[in-house]
Parts: sequence; structure tokens; C-alpha cells
Amino acid sequence: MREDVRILLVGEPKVGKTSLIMSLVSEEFPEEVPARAEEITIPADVTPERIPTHIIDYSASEQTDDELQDEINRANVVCVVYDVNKESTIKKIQSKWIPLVNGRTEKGNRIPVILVGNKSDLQGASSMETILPIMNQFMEIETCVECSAKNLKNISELFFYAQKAVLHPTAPLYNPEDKQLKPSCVQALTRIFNISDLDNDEILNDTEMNFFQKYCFKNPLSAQALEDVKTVVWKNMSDGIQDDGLTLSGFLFLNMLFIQRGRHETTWTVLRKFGYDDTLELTDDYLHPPFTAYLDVHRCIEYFGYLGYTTIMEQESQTAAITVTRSKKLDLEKGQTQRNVFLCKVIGLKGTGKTAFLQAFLGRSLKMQSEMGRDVSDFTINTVQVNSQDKYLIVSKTSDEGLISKQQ
Ligand SMILES: Nc1nc2c(ncn2[C@@H]2O[C@H](COP(=O)(O)OP(=O)(O)OP(=O)(O)O)[C@@H](O)[C@H]2O)c(=O)[nH]1
Repeated sequence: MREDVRILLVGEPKVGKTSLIMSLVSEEFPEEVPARAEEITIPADVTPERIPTHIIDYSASEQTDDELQDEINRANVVCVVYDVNKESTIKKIQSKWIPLVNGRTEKGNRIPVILVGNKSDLQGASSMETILPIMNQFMEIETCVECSAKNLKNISELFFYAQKAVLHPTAPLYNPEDKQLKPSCVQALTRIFNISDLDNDEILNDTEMNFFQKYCFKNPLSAQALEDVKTVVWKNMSDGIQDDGLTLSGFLFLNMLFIQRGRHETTWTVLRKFGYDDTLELTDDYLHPPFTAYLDVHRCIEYFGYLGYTTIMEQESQTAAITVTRSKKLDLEKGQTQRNVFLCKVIGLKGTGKTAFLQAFLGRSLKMQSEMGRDVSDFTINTVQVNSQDKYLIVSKTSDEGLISKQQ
């Protein structure tokens, strides 16, 4: 998650940008306002998403075009403010403001935009009819909100939507042009579905759905809520429910529904719980919790990450799967060990029978080995009984000529 959020307000002169900011801060409408409000920072503990938020005003009478462009480049989200009663300020959204904010940006990197229709207290009719075609034309517009700095309507909502557009962005999840989840989002959600499908029957039954729910949101769903979820899916998708459980298509549909209804934070909470960052890559912290050891523990921990070890075993990180024992030297001194896994290296010149030896450790006779071909691993592992306890022995072969000649 990011450390702070920068919200920039732009729009035609006198639409009420400064008044909106001052109304938010003082919770009353300021009769007199300066041309431009000072930058304000809202501390984390009073914002709904608990993240410090900076709000920046713009005024054409105080700033040059270069200064404006500079502020646009620094912003995480831009609120384009218009006056709901002035058609000319709405026209400028398309002809001036959106091109200025995102005209030179690549499709994938566009800054999210919120349209803000101010002065709704003076309003004759809603501006929504004029605004909807603009929203359909520019995919970076996250949402539109009508508000009034004068009677304090929807002011905190407007800043909340702006914050949400940065923290739970639509762009990585959903393509509004074809109204589909993006492939990387489908891939991530499929992995999450498979991890949550504990019995691997490709259906999330009630127990598995509640396991998933508890893992992501701390609380299980009530029996009624579970039924309601299944009913919504079943009504919209014939193959979304099977044997009274949720199929993968049903699970994907449910997430698409959250997104289409503006509840991206639900899908983002799920994705983040399962280790994804803002670009839907698994985070380094998730895949590689701090740990070092011999053999390829690094990769082993990575596999545990992909396979959802932390979720299934209800652990903080994959390192819980690994036990660190005391040093080998100490074991040898004391003549005893807590280890269950031992590594044994088999060395010998080429052709001395190392591979056959390793395979024989798995109980494979020479005849079986000749049927299998030569394409076998340089490692084998099996259990051995020591003092009537099962221990694991990893046998690895090396034909490193240098090493062997030194030891000959
Ligand atoms: N009725 C009504 N008037 C408002 C509202 N918001 C702002 N105004 C008035 O609109 C005028 C312009 O407000 P500002 O906040 O200065 O507008 P601005 O967009 O910051 O203007 P510039 O600094 O020129 O870019 C002022 O007279 C405000 O009192 C509102 O919600 N309702």
C-alpha cells in the first residue's frame, strides 16, 4: 500500500474549488475565500482509509500553466470540478481538463479522475445526463459526484471517492470497454479460488466459502448471507453454482459484480490478503519472507507462497513450515540431534554407478531404471528408520571432477 495520497482539484474559474476544500476543513461554508487554498494535509487517523492525504487547490489567477502541469504530474488523483448549472464548465471537461491531465499519458498509466459537480444547492435539473456520455468516453473517470460546498452536501464523500480511486484502483482489475475482468486479475483470482478449494473438487462449498471469508475479512458469513450470495450468482449465471457450491466462474462473476457496483475495495482486500501488490504481482515480502538456509530454501518458500501455504495452514508466513535446528557441530559434540532431515552427498567418478545408487534408494531395481531412461534427478529422498523413528535422507550425487580429484 502507498504511503500517502495527493488529491488535486482543477476546473474552470469560480466553480468553487477553494470553497470545497475550505468547507471540508472547517465544516462550514466560507463566505469569503482566497483565490487559492494553501495545501492541506489530513492526518491518517481522520481519513476513512487511514492514510495521510494532501489536498491541493489550483487557481488560474495565481498559477502558470507550467506550475499546473507540475502539480498534475505529482497528483495521484485529479478532481475535475464543474458548476452543475453552467454548461460551459461541463464542456471544458472534455475539451480542456481531461486532455491536460492525461493527454500525454500511456493508456495503462492514466491518472484516475473524479468528476465533481459543485453548487448542487442552486440546481435546476441533475447534470448526470450530460455527464454520463463523458464518463463513457474517458475510461480514467472513476466516478462522478454532485455536491454543494454551500450546504455541505457530499463533501466528505467526494474526498473519500478520490482517496479510494488511488488506493483501490479499477484499472488493474477491470476493463470498462469490454466490461470484463482483466486477464491478470482472472489469473490471480483463479489461484485464490484454487487455494480456497481445500478438497480440490473445483467447487467452494459452505465450509470453504467461510474459510475464505474468515481469512480475508476476519468474520464468517451468516447462513443467510451465504444463501444470498449463492442466489445472486445462480440468478445471473447458470454455471456459477453447482452442487450447492460456488464454481470458479461463479467466483469470478461475484468479483466482477463488486467492481461494477463500485466496491473494488472488497476485491482488493482479497487480492492483498493473498499477497498481491497494486500491479497484481505477488509481493516480494509474501514470496520471500526473510530466511536463509542450504539447498534451495528460497525457491521452496516461493512454491509454498504460490500454493497458499499461509492461508491453508493459517500461518503468518511460509517460514512457519521450516524448523531451524542447532548447528551440526553442536550435534556432533553432544552425539545427538533434533534433525529429521539429513543431506548425504554421493561422490564418485563418471560411470561408477551414482545414479543407480540414488535410484536404488527409492527401491528401483536396475531393470526398472533401464525402463525409465536416463532422465532422472540428481537428488532422491526417502525415509529411513533410526531408533524406530522416521528420518528423511536426501541423497544427492556430484561428479564435480575438481572436488573428486581433491578427495581421491
Ligand atoms: N451557491 C453556491 N455557491 C458556491 C458554492 N461553492 C462556491 N460558491 C461560490 O462560488 C464563487 C467561487 O468560489 P471559489 O471557491 O472561489 O471558486 P474557485 O473554483 O476556487 O475559483 P478560482 O480560484 O477562480 O479558480 C464564490 O462566490 C463562492 O462563494 C456552492 O456550493 N454553492
